[in-house]
Amino acid sequence: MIYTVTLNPSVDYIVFTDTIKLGELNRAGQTYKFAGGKGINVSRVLKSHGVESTALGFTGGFPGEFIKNSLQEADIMTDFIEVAEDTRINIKLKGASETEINAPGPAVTNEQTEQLLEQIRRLSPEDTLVLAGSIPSSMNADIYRKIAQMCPGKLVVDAEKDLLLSVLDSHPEFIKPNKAELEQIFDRKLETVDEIKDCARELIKQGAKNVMVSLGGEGALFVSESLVYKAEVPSGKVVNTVGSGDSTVAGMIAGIARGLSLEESFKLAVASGTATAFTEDLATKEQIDNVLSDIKLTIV
Ligand SMILES: Nc1ncnc2c1ncn2[C@@H]1O[C@H](COP(=O)(O)OP(=O)(O)O)[C@@H](O)[C@H]1O
Ligand SMILES: O=P(O)(O)OC[C@H]1O[C@](O)(COP(=O)(O)O)[C@@H](O)[C@@H]1O
Repeated sequence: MIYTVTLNPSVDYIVFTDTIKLGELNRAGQTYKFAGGKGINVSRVLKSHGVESTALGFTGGFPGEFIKNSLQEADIMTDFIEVAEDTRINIKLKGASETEINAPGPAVTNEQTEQLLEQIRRLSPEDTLVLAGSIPSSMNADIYRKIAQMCPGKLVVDAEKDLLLSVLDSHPEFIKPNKAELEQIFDRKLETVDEIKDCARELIKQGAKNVMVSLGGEGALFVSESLVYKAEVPSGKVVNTVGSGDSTVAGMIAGIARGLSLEESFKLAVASGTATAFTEDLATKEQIDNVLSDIKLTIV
């Protein structure tokens, strides 16, 4: 079984508006509410690929209920731990550019954390664990390291700087920083493919088995110890990139789960990310299939 862990889920409130003027009344056009948070998005896109997973993490209050109901409607298994405070609501403003405001998240007690660790202890070597997203500010920063060390099966991680670095010695199958996150880790601007590749290889030296670097509209790189694939994406109308990175992670896992080659899995990963960027919500299987043949891979 694939388990996704979202320690800090969110309801994503997507607001489309023509203009945003700070300090003034703005009227929204279309608005959407989606169950979000990185692991939850991975579970949702895995489902579109026909791959089952169970979503774990903490949910609370009415946004927590919304998330549980949304996942139940999508026929996705969940085993969330209830917390007293509300799950966060993250604001995604879609004007001429995309602006995001991600909230810190609810308090999680030591007892609730222990309950989650108990769930991780029950995993088997055949299971895959996807650890993704930020942690609520009340949680100890070593939680990712703890979970990673307990994980008996395959591990996939998508998180920022210190959380990501803390799991490398548990040898994740792959990690997925975006370019900005890689720049933050190495504290420098990365201009060329070679520079990105070198940084990815450094993370491999530190323990990651593979590194997938997503580059937004520039596509993505898949870096292993012995090869580097670069994917180029088609141009299209970008509607909402929220969840694109999570869709990329899900596509890769779905490809591996379906027994596809590394190359085909990476293609599916990038198609999943791109198809999500081109739609309001996360991409459907049909939308992913529509862009798949337009993803161009080269060995660099
Ligand atoms: N403007 C875009 N045009 C086409 N594809 C995009 C665009 N933005 C994102 N994507 C797709 O989504 C993937 C993940 O996007 P990225 O922004 O790098 O990740 P994250 O959401 O983690 O920051 C990219 O590798 C690409 O496939
Ligand atoms: O846990 P974080 O880092 O605050 O990120 C949470 C946000 O990221 C998302 O998972 C989207 O992530 P990506 O755009 O990177 O795929 C949203 O659903 C959510 O609001």
